[in-house]
Amino acid sequence: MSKIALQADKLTKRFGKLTAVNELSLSIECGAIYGFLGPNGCGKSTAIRLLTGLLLADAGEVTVLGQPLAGHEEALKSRIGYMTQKFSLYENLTVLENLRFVAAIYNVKGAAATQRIDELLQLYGLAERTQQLAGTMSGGQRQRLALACATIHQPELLFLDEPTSAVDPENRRDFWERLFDLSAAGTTILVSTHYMDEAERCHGLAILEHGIKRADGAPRALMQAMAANVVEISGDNLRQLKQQLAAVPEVISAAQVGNHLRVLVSKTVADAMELLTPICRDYELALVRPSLEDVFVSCTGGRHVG
Ligand SMILES: Nc1ncnc2c1ncn2[C@@H]1O[C@H](COP(=O)(O)OP(=O)(O)OP(=O)(O)O)[C@@H](O)[C@H]1O
Repeated sequence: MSKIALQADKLTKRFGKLTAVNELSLSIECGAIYGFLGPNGCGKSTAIRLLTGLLLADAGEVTVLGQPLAGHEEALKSRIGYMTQKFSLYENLTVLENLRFVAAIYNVKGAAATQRIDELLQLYGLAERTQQLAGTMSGGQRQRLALACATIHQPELLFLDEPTSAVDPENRRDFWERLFDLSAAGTTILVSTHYMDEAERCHGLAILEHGIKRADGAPRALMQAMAANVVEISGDNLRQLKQQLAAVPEVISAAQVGNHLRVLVSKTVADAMELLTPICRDYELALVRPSLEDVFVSCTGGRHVG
């Protein structure tokens, strides 16, 4: 049986009247890349901060690398890496100074520090930029430096909070290749994102909404188990048809994608095509395979897209 790197049981955090994380439970296998997918404000960053021990939970328990997090935060710090949303680089320090500073924080010293820094400079394509100020680097370069800093002490468990929101698609792709390298070497990764294509790359993922976990599983399994059928409708006057469909109680969502409408029909309806055909007489209908975005829309009740 695979070992579990991170486990949470009914983790809850309130800020005044707001419950930012609501009874979140999860279990992540060693070496897996696990995603938090959800819109802004759904509690991804708060959950990550709770799981790293940076924020104290109001209720619930976390087990990190086989140890309870409570009371072991300091000991676990050396086994965890955390890359924050804003990358937390020192803009007025050079690439090398940033790496040396973080090495010192994690107690990586002397020849071991020099060797590790050299290795990371090569690995993340920063060897030519050691004297450049972090504040003057491009988004992709900053991201790579932030990843180098977060992994300087070779953590077993790595938390990445929306690491690709400030970079272009090519850098995102490249970054994910690096994450798979780390995963192949045994690092467990928890990464938050609001991009569907990124979430789809994860081995497992949780869909969060208002601090509540709405779904959890491998992306493919989530697509297969979805509680809705997906129908694509093409023809003229799609905006008007969309209004009509919005009034049908079994229609969870209808959103335009290019020149067709993508319609999610609850599986409480035995035959989605039979339901829609009389409403869409002059249109072409096709039952299609669900995407992760459909899963997201279906388990958040269509409240975030459409
Ligand atoms: N220290 C705090 N005090 C009060 N409210 C907070 C605090 N931290 C977070 N929140 C609130 O908790 C909710 C969840 O925030 P969080 O930053 O975890 O969401 P997120 O999913 O990471 O969003 P984003 O993608 O925008 O970073 C938000 O409504 C936020 O305003």
